[in-house]
Amino acid sequence: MSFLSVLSTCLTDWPSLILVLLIIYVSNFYYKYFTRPNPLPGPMPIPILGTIHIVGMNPLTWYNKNKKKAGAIWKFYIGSQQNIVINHAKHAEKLCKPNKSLFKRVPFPTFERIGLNNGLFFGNNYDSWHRRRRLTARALMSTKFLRDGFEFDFREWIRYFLTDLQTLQTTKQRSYCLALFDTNNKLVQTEEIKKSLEFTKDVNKFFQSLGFFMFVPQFVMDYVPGFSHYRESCERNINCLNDVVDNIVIKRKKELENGAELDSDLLDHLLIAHTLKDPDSKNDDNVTPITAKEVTILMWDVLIASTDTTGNSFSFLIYYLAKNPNVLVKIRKEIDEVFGPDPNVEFTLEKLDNCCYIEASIKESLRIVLLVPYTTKVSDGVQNIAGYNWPSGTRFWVDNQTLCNDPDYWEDNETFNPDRFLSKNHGGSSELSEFQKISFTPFGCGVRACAGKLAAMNMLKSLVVLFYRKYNIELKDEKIKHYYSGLTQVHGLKVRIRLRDDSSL
Ligand code: HEM
Repeated sequence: MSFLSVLSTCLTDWPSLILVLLIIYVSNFYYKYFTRPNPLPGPMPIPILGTIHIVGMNPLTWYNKNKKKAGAIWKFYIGSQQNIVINHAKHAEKLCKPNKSLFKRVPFPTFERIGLNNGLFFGNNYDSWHRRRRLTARALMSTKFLRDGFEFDFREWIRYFLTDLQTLQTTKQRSYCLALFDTNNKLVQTEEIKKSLEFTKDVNKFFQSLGFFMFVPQFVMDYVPGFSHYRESCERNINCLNDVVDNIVIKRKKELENGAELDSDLLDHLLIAHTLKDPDSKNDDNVTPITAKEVTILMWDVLIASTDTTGNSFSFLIYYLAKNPNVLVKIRKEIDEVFGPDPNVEFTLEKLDNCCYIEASIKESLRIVLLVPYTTKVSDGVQNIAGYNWPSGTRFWVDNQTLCNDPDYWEDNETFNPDRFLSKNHGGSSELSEFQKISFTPFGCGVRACAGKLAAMNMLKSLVVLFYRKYNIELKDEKIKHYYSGLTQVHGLKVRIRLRDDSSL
C-alpha cells in the first residue's frame, strides 16, 4: 500500500487519522527528547519509559550487547533522562581523577523520600558528605580498630565461621555460631539470632532491588500498579534495615552512657567521635559532635557497602585460585615465608603488609570480575569529556568492567595473572602504566571512591591467609554463576574444604 493511499484512507477514516497524528506526535517527541542532544550511538529507548524493558533481565547482558555495538562512549535512557556510558580509559581520565565538580552520584528520588540520601553512599550534599566521610575514614583507618579487630576478633570470627561451615557439611544441619558471636564473646538470645539472620536476608534483598531503582523511571514506580507495589515492599525492607541498625546504635549508646568499657569496633569509634571520650577530639575542635541519627546512617552505609562486596569478592578469588593452581603454590610459599610453619601462629597487620603476592592476586581477581561494574557521576557545571561539552547535570556511567579489561591496556586481559600488579623488584612483570592506574577501578574512582578500600583489602588478605595456610578449597562447580543487580552477586559456588595437602597442587 502506497503512502498516498494510506493518506487518502486516513482522511476518510477518523480513527486511522487520530492514529497517524498520534504517531507523528510521538515521533516528534521522540526526536526532540531522545535523539537531538548529541549524535552518540545507543540502544533505542521506549518513548518516556527509556530502558524499563531490561527490568527482570540480567542488565549486564544488555549492557554488553550494546557496548559491542556502540564502542567507547554511548548513551541510554532511564525514563527520558539521558545517561552517558564511558568505556575507554582515554575518555575516563577526567571522571576518574578526584574532581569536586564530578562528586555527585545519580540520585534515587525514592531514597531521598525515605531519608537514605542523607548518608555517605547515596548523599549528594558535598558539605555533609565531606564531614561524614572524614568521620568514617578516621574510624576505619584508626590503627586501634584495625589492630584489635584483626589480631583477636577476626580469628575468633573465622573459628565460628568454619564451625558453621563444617556442621553444615558433615550433618546437613545448620549451626548459628556466627550469629552467636559478638565482640564481647557473649551468647545472644535466640530472638536476636533470628533477627540477625533476617537482617542478612534484608541486606541481600536491598541489593536485589538496586537494579529496579536504577532503571525504572520514578513516575512508573510511583503510579503504575505492580511497580508501585514492589517499590513499597523495597521501602518497607529499607525501613526494617534502618530499624535494626537504629536499635543496635541506641542500645550501645545507652551502654556507653552507663559507663560501659569502650570497644575497638567501628560503632564505638563513631559513637565517641567528637565527644569527651574521644581521644582524638582535641585535633578537630571545629567539628560538631556526631549525632546518634548520623551514626545510624553511617553504620547502615558501612554494613551495606562492606558485607556483600567482600563476601562476593572472596568467592571470586576462591574460584580463580582453584582454577590457577600455579598461583596458589606461590601464595602458599608467601604464607609460609611470612607466617612460618606453625599454622596457628598469631598474625598481625605488619605481617599482612608483607603479603605482596596475595595482594596482587586479590587485585587481579577484582580486575577480572568487577563487583561494582558501573559507578555513576553527575556533573556540576559544563564539563568537556570525550570531545563534547556536557551541560551541568549530565549523568555519566563509568564502565569499570570494561576499563579493567580493555585489551588496549591490559595484555592478555582474560588471563589471571597477578604478576601484572607486582613491580619487578617483587618478582612481577612491570610497574602499572599511567592508563592502567586510571582504569583499575574496582573500588570506583575520584572523590567518591570506596571509603573501605584498605579495610576490604586487609579483610580479603586475612581470609586468604586463614583459609589457605590450613585448608585446600576444591570447586564442586566447574563454572561460577553470577548475576548483576547494582552489585555482581555470586550464585551457587559449591566447594569442598579439606585439610591442606600441597601434594595435590
Ligand atoms: C572488595 C570489597 C569492596 C569493593 C569491591 C568496594 C567497592 C566500592 C565501590 C565501587 C564504591 C563506589 C565508588 C565510586 O562511586 O566511585 C564503594 C563505595 C563505598 N564503600 Fe566500598 N567496596 C568494598 C568494600 C568496602 C568495605 C569493607 C567498606 C567499609 C568497611 C566499604 C565502604 C564504602 C563506603 C562507605 C562507600 C561510599 C563512599 C562515598 O560515597 O564517599 N566498602 N565501594
